Amino acid sequence: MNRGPGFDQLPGFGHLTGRSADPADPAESAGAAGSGPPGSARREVAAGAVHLPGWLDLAEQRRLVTACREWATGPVPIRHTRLPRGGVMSVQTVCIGWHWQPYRYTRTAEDVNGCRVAPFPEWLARLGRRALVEAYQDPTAGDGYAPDTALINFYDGEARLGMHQDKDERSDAPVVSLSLGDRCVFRFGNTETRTRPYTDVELASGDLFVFGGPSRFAYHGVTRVYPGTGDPATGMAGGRLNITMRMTGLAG
Ligand SMILES: O=C(O)CCC(=O)C(=O)O
Ligand SMILES: [Fe+2]
Repeated sequence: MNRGPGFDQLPGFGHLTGRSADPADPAESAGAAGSGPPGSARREVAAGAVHLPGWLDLAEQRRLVTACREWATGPVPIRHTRLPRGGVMSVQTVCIGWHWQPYRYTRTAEDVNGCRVAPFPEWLARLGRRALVEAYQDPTAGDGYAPDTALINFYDGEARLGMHQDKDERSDAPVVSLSLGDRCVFRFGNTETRTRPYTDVELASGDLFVFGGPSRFAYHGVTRVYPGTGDPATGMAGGRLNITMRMTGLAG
């Protein structure tokens, strides 16, 4: 059925390295986020598109990896999404809150196993609000932000994500993106075309990238992943995870 293996079977992501992490609640973590590693700095890549390197501390990263591993097992398992014209995405994806399949959101995953996806947890919504406050350096930026879906993508060393817009949401609220594991090249473009002008941004484990406002519907993609560049202390021995939280604007 072209369904990808669960994360447990993926090389490098099958086991937590070191001691196992606590139950997932990064929002409750005491660690001070936002400072990033020495030399890193907040960067506004385009109007409304902000990169905060090293935003998540190691404990938060470990907890998110643990949560992603659980979501990958079900009730709807992670899989390579099938495209309407017969192609299969190289990335593997699992969704929470709402299930995305090209090109709509539903509560149940009719293209996988018909089950309802796992709920979107409140701790993740809180993390999303904190992300907006810190990315936009505005204490009110998270007010009213109620993300209700997240797409969790797993990239092996060969996986790529072509230039696309996140436009199946009926809301123009920002997208909050968190990266874990191997580094990648994230290409952030413009709202008009899949091509130039764009900016290539290297995203590393713990990085936050927010795109909202004039950049909310900009084309973006992942052009390459650098295998073996993640820190096994995150709990990932290989591969890259990306979590994008969104507001669908859907009811029900
Ligand atoms: O993996 C990433 O950094 C981007 C993911 C993305 O664009 C998506 O899931 O729509
Ligand atoms: Fe996207």
